[in-house]
Amino acid sequence: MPYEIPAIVQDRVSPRAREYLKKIEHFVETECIPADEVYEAQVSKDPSLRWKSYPPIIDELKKKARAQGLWNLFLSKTHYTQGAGFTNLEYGLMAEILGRSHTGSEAMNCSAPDTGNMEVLAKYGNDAQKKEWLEPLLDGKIRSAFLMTERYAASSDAKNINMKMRIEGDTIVLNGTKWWSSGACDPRCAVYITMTKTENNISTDAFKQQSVVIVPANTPGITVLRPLHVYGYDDAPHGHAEVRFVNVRVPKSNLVLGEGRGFEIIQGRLGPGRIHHCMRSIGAAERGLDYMIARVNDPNRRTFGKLISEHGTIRTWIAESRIQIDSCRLLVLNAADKIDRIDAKAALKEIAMAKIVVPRTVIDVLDKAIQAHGAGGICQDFPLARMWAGIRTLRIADGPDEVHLAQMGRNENTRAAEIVKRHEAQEKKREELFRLYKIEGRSQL
Ligand SMILES: Cc1cc2nc3c(=O)[nH]c(=O)nc-3n(C[C@H](O)[C@H](O)[C@H](O)COP(=O)(O)OP(=O)(O)OC[C@H]3O[C@@H](n4cnc5c(N)ncnc54)[C@H](O)[C@@H]3O)c2cc1C
Repeated sequence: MPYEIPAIVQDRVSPRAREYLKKIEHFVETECIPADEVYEAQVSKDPSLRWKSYPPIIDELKKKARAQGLWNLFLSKTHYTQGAGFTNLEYGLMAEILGRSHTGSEAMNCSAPDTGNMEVLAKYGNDAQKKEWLEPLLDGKIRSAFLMTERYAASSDAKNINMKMRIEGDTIVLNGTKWWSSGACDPRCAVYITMTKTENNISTDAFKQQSVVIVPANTPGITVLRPLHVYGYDDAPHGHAEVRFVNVRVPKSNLVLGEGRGFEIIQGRLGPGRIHHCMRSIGAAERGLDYMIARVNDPNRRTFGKLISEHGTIRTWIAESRIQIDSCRLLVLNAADKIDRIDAKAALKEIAMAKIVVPRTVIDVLDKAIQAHGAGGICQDFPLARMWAGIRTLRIADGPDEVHLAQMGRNENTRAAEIVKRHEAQEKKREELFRLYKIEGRSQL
């Protein structure tokens, strides 16, 4: 069934984006999904090569995708000039289709963390930084990592980030340990966008003590200590690295935007990226639902005299999954639309809602799909367990749910004074109406 654009955003999707959606869907369904298992099989099993090579099929996919113009679709035309010319909303629809496949995003140079890093460089980098790092990233020649989280700091509060940055003349010296640096194990990863804490000129403003520095991955003093596992998956060749910096020296010109501007940059970085994660997750949920429907209708797997799909509980799971997926999609597209119409800062609430609701909901859809497969759903014969593991991490990655909920709760709570005032005015009016119509007694609001 071809991808159906939700009715409420029909008039916000250009004819060109519609054309691309068709092309992307065709490419993902006919090239990427069949290549997913080949990719897995081509990841080297030899421990000495596992992090030194990458599956050759990805280069073939990239070549084919690029030849069809399916490249750098993510940089929205509302805020950038370097992308393929789509809005965040249009790319959101595309990201959903990419999310059906493990290789889809990378094939079209749209995978995290490169997308967020390219946004940082495009938005905040100077001309020299763009030339040196943005151009090869846009070209898909190198990959990158984003190094913020630290092993020894509770990093959901970014004020705790503690990698020491000392400026000595024209040089920046960095010391500290990062972890969960996604992509830093990949042999193609050439650059780290690194969040640091300044040692000179410390501002009294806690939000002006951090800086973002561009660090070439091959700088002396850097050691990739180990890949971390996600529920047992090492996600090779991409990986999530623990990285140690000992007296790492880079030119001062590698500072992005300026000393103490780190918060500004990371806040600008995370908005659209969260939308991309959400939409890819929805694509994974759709794939999970497809798997569930196919499995429960398998005529060879009847139980108690019926197809599994003929049991009422299973029909309910299918219906619930459809409702969950479709409602999540609307939430994310609403956030994407607000980013397009204003910017990511204005859409903070909508982005946070999507970031909280979508992974939880998609986990639930995938869990039902796994359950409907019986023991098969848990094992490597289906992509469901792996998808579940990946999406479960989104409740922590880019900031845990609790932090977003705390912020949303705090903002929502600021409405208290206005609500009380409005209620008092309504009560006053109600009392007047009671007197006018001579109604006895009064009900409490
Ligand atoms: C698969 C994966 C990929 C990742 N990729 C990257 C990457 O590429 N680059 C990078 O820099 N980081 C990355 N991360 C790290 C991620 O961003 C951090 O793990 C996250 O920000 C939380 O930081 P922390 O682990 O230090 O948790 P902590 O800060 O120690 O928090 C622990 C827990 O405390 C609770 N908590 C915290 N604050 C509050 C609050 N206000 N109210 C209630 N409870 C609270 C939450 O339950 C939270 O999970 C990745 C993580 C995963 C799992």
